[in-house]
Amino acid sequence: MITLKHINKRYLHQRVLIDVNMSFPSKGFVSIVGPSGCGKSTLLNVIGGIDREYHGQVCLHGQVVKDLSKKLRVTMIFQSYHLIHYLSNRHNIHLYDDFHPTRFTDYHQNLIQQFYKLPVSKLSLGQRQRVAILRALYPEPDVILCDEPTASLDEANKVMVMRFLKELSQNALVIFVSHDHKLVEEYSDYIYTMEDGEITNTIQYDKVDKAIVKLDHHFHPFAIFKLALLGFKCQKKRFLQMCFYLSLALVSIMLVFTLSFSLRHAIIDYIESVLPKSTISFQNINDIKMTKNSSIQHVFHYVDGVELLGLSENRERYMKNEALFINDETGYTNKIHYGRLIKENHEIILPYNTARKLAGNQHVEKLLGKHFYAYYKYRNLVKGVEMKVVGISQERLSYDAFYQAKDANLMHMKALFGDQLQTKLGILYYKGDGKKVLKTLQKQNPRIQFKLVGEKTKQNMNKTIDRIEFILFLFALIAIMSSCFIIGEMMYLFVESHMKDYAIEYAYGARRIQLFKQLFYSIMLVIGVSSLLSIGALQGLLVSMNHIVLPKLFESSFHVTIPISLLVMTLLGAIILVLISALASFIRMSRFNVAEVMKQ
Ligand SMILES: Nc1ncnc2c1ncn2[C@@H]1O[C@H](COP(=O)(O)OP(=O)(O)OP(=O)(O)O)[C@@H](O)[C@H]1O
Repeated sequence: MITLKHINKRYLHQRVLIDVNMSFPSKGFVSIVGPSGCGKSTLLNVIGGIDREYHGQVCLHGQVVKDLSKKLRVTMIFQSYHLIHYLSNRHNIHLYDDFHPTRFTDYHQNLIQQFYKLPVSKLSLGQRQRVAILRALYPEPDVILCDEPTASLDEANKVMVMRFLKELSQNALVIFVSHDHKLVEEYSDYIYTMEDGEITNTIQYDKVDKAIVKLDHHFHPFAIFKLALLGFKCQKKRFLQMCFYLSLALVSIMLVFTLSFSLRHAIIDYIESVLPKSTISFQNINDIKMTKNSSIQHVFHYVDGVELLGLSENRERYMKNEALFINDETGYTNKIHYGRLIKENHEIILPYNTARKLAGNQHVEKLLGKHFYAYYKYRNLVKGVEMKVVGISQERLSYDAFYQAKDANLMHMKALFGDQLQTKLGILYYKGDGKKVLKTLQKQNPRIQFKLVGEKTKQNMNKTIDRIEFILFLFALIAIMSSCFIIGEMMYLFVESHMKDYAIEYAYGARRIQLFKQLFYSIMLVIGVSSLLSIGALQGLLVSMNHIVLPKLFESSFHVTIPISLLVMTLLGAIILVLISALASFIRMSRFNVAEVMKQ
């Protein structure tokens, strides 16, 4: 038994329901009849739980319930059908399924057999009302609330609907609202009359009621996702516009990051190619013996006052134009491409780029076994020492060099200019983490000064790029913020245009949280499609940049790549920003008045 106790409702100064007291049995055909504007629809909305802004109590078997549809299966049939036009007829009928776990059998499908496949917009008024009635019947409801469902139907359809409802009232409670006294008297078991917001009669029932059935509310994530997807079906243009704006913003921000990331790497690679890799310089003024350390691969000593002038084939004398200038910071290599590793002090290995220059038109391999002269200058003396090329290594340095055996340069210089030569400065090649090796060396040799080569330059470079990146990021942020603003605005309009559909879903058991989920999925759909579009566009842009633009602008092999971590961070950032920009839509959804929206 459903009872209404002292129900009052007002719209501003107008009292629409005035101390309404009434009761309904568990089954049967109960009508509420009264003139237009007396408050019948408002009362039905209060019973159905889609209008909760009232004073008084709705009770079920004596217990106060705020929303009857949480305790019983309640469905509604409206005067203006309220079908969701982008859903198929079948989906409209089965709408209840999207928000509840129980599935029902479609007993009355034959009623819409002829127009089952037609879209809602192509149906006649009578056909629409038939679909709306089937939607209300499908979940085998306990209560069917009918708000003048026959008002816009012709006589034949009217009779068909009324007979149908009458048949249903054998097993369920049909509350039928109308201003048509004749129609109501023909079909109703009980009739309430209403005038200016007041019920003017009382009814006594003597039948036993059935017990409360506990209803199960449940999430169907995929069903709700499908609704979100279908919601865009009728708003393709708006959906594509939103995706386009967001993709544009994403591409611009990712492009900024990708370019600065690639530039940073190109610059650091260049610095590393100019400076010997993994090297620590040291100054050993007091000629102290350095403690042995397994991380040190090779030590190179500079000799005070001695300068390496170059490498020449001329054994007689040094001719500047015949000699290839060689960098003195000779390291060591074991990446042999041709030939073998060094065994003797007078043997050398040439890095590939230096070998290329010395070989001229010949193949670099032809240099193996060839003799060159390394010319050194000390004060005014220039002397050469004979070297034999035994290997060509893989290194492609941006300077010319040769690799010698450990301390071989010192031996050669002392042999050329005498033992009085002193070595204070040098560099050592290490393996492993530079900072750790530096710390250990400083600990082991406190009287020798050590410094990581190129570290300061790299740090300064990183700082400068960080600043440039920050400025670029600010510009890109403006792009993404303005896109988010547009998307927020469009999303709001999208929600606004779907308000009625959300209200219908609510009337068919969707809870607000499920509607929020639906909105969230709609936003995620926009983000998902935009992300795919932007990644595709960015990939295309980068491919054309790497293959067409950059080779023309730069001689070196500078090319841009998308770092995955950056991609993930940008997309996460976009999700957060878009969700923030859609906040207004969520607020709109949290505040919408279902009953009012249904009236529009
Ligand atoms: N959202 C609203 N804001 C202000 N007044 C409203 C609102 N909704 C309804 N009303 C007023 O409340 C009164 C009752 O409206 P209601 O729709 O319940 O009447 P009704 O009996 O169902 O009428 P009808 O048979 O024509 O549908 C009317 O005077 C109407 O103008």
